[in-house]
Amino acid sequence: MINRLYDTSLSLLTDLYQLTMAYGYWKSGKAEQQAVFNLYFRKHPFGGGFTVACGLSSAISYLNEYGFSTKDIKYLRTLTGSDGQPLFEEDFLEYLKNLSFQCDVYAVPEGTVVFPNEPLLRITGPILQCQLLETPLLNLINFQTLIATKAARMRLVAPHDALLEFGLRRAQGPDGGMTASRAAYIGGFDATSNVLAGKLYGIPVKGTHAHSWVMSFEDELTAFETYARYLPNNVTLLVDTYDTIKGVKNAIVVGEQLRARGHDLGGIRLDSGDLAYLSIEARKLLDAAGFENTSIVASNDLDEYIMASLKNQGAKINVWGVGTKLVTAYDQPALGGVYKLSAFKNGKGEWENKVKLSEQTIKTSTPGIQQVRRYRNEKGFVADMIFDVRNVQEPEKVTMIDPYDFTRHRTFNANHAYEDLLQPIFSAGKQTYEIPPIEETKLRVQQQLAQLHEGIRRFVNPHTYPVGLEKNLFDAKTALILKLRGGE
Ligand SMILES: Nc1ncnc2c1ncn2[C@@H]1O[C@H](COP(=O)(O)OP(=O)(O)OP(=O)(O)O)[C@@H](O)[C@H]1O
Ligand SMILES: O=P(O)(O)OC[C@H]1O[C@H](OP(=O)(O)OP(=O)(O)O)[C@H](O)[C@@H]1O
Ligand SMILES: O=C(O)c1cccnc1
Ligand SMILES: [Mg+2]
Repeated sequence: MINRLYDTSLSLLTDLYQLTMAYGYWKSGKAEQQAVFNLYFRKHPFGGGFTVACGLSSAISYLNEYGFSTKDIKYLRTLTGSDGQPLFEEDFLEYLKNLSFQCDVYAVPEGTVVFPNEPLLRITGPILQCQLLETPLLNLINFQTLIATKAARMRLVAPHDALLEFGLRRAQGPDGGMTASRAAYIGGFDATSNVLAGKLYGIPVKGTHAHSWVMSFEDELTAFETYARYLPNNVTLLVDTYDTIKGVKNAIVVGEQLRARGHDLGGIRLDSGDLAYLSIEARKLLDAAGFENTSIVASNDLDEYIMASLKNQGAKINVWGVGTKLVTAYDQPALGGVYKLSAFKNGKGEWENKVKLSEQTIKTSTPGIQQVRRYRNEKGFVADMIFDVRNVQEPEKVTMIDPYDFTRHRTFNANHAYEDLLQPIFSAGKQTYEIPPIEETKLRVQQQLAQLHEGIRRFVNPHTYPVGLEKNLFDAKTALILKLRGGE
């Protein structure tokens, strides 16, 4: 998408420090030493109990096009250090010019519910390549995951209603708008007002009309009649420009005219005032006039909390138009996803585990080549276990340790059903994964949410879904921390 907006390759869509480190790796002969990085987050957004993974399709497109163009190299040649001399040697620029993506990538499919500290994506390959990809992979996955999660929360509040995404005008620029429309659809919205998203992603497009339409006529009734005359099969009338109750009555007059001509009044839209009270009054008027099937659309700075409150108040809204607070993730505008080195092959060709220490033990990264095993029973998901693919206990008896409290264990045996979440996406730089159709991904979100205990889905103080470290991985991590702290 943004390729076309800026008419450039996107390999420079990274932080400068990735390139200076890449240069350093190359100079020190380490550029092609194999590394493993994991992309994960530490805390659910919005104080919630779950997160919906999204953005992998964009990451796949990005990686498929990875490579430095002649123009990219030309630009890099102009960068200088504090002495005014070029930052990068010509031979390095030549190396970049010839670079082709060679990594293995594993990732959790889009639409999967995920939890703190679990890798959403794991990349293995030459450290120089993995390093350069830190910034774009986080950029692509953090935002879409955030918006898909926000949308899923709104869907939970209104499981049987229509949800329309109206955010483009308030989105964080064109790409923010486009990716938010896609992620909102995956997260549970039914349609978008964003026509380009409709065209590019195959998302249904829907809409009503604005106040300006009404204001451009002498009176509201004429505005409604004119709209209904020209678009008789797309009539949702915005009734709050002057007086909402009078607006509903005018809409009913137009509804009757539409019926006389073999059409119907699709809906009315409320965009200000007390949406509970007004929707209840509008419903009464519409029903009394025989318009039981006419929808009541509400919009105006909605979010999942206002939607839940309106539901509690008995509001008669069956279509929700949500913009600003969805596409900007208003109450938490960023997901804090990170990308950390977890293993590095030494000169002898042996993997060495790596961790980043932290004052807070929970922030200390997890080493190894990680995979996530999700256990389930007939009621749904039970727990997730992060393990190292090279060293996992036999399924007959697997012990998982709570990283927040190592005295808490859980044991699984061969009777426990499970699936491993990280799927192969790229092998030696070649895509091996087929991106599912967007409808399948959207459905997956709802299927996944249905597997979560109700307490995990609630907004206020949700239950924490159990995520642990497999015992061998826990022991390896502990031993490495002790060694690095000099406690061995
Ligand atoms: N019954 C209700 N319960 C809780 N929140 C509501 C209810 N009705 C509307 N809201 C929300 O309250 C906020 C009202 O915003 P605001 O104070 O700007 O009023 P307004 O109706 O938009 O005013 P204006 O007529 O100036 O457009 C919106 O976020 C709206 O979604
Ligand atoms: O409120 P949001 O969730 O962002 O949904 C989109 C809003 O955009 C439109 O009006 P706009 O906000 O442009 O003008 P208005 O508030 O004056 O109606 C529309 O009428 C909605 O209110
Ligand atoms: O179609 C609508 O009603 C609409 C579209 C964008 C923003 N607000 C409303
Ligand atoms: Mg507004």
